[in-house]
Amino acid sequence: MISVSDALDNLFSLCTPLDTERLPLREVAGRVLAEDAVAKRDQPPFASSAMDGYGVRAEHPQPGDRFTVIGESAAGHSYDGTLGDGEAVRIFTGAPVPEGVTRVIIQEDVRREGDAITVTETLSENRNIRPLGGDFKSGDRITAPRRLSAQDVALLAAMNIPEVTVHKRPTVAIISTGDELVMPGETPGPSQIIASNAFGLSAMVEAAGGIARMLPIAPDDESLLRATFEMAADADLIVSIGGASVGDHDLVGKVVESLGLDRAFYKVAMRPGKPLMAGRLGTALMLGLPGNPVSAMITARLFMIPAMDVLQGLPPSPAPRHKAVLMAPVSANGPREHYMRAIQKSDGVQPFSRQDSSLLSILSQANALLVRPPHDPAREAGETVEVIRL
Ligand SMILES: Nc1nc2c(c(=O)[nH]1)N[C@H]1C(S)=C(S)[C@@H](COP(=O)(O)OP(=O)(O)OC[C@H]3O[C@@H](n4cnc5c(N)ncnc54)[C@H](O)[C@@H]3O)O[C@H]1N2
Ligand code: MOO
Repeated sequence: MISVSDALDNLFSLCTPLDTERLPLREVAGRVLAEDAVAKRDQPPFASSAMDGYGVRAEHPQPGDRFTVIGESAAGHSYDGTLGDGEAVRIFTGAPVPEGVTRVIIQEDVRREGDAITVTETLSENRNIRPLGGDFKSGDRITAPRRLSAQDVALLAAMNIPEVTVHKRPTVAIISTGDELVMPGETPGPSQIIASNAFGLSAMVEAAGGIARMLPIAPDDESLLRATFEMAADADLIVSIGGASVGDHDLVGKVVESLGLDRAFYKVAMRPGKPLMAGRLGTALMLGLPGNPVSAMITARLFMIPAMDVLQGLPPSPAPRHKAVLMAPVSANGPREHYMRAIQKSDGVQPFSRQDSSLLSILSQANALLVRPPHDPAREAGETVEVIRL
């Protein structure tokens, strides 16, 4: 059995970033930027007012000082003259600050009578002027690779960049295997259950920037399973569920081998998820996930998502871990790395008492995986442990 980190390294070595495409801004949220985006302008493009009030020419205006209002500068409409001593312009938030203005006094701090204003309050140190280029300057960069957030898209738009180069979305073919499976909404026979895993995995794939292609359920029949894998051949990543273990009806390994799988590993020292398999199948990457629902979801979180990130051009990186305080004692761990379903709150992390890998109801309540290294000794409440957020 291979360790989780060696298995991940093997998987990463099989992943090559997908091609790139240029897309308009409206379509790039969640995509991975493939080339640096370069600002085409300064922001703000002029010194601008941070408040509604009066722009004046005076270093330290005091209560009682008077100014004559000679014009107006509004957002989109600048005042083109230059201010002299004792003069003011009516100015609004975002408006260009005219030549000669040294500060903006907020309107709450003055009294206006006709064309005259009088300072009524002791003013703060703040000049209420945003400098030209104070947010970003022409030539500033958003560097690739980077998964673009909503905030990034707003910044790109402000930089006047209407389209960017991003990596293509990986197509992920998802194959459920097993005679016992029917689709949600169908009427299962007496020994049948619902094929839940493909739905959980599709949701994960879409959330991670991929395109999920759910294939028909493959029964426990070699030639039908082979035909299903052949249907998936043009995907970037083929993910099968179930049939990965040692039972008489566990046919995935045999079938992918007959199709020419270049196997990277089979069986990982982790719990759940031991019978995990990975390799190259033609032009596609292949991950054979175990069938137990929690095992499938956790191996997808730990292997499929990082692999999809690399396909999208991000650097190889395992699921991020964080420190947390253990809130209840846990017994010693065995030889496999254990990913315990847990709830993490502000004061610490608490694993569920039931950890069977068939329990989707527990996984659904969990918001974290408590990671127990192989042979980790028993731990007391109050000790520091590592968690992966779900
Ligand atoms: N003698 C041994 N038996 C088992 C071992 C072992 O080492 N020796 N490993 C166990 C572990 S660990 C796991 S995990 C399971 C994984 O087995 P498979 O990958 O072959 O999965 P299946 O047998 O096909 O299914 C297991 C379980 O999951 C249900 N299932 C399968 N697909 C789906 C789906 N798409 N949606 C919902 N549920 C699904 C299936 O009905 C079974 O109940 O093997 C252990 N056995
Ligand atoms: O490792 Mo299996 O994945 O425990 O249920």
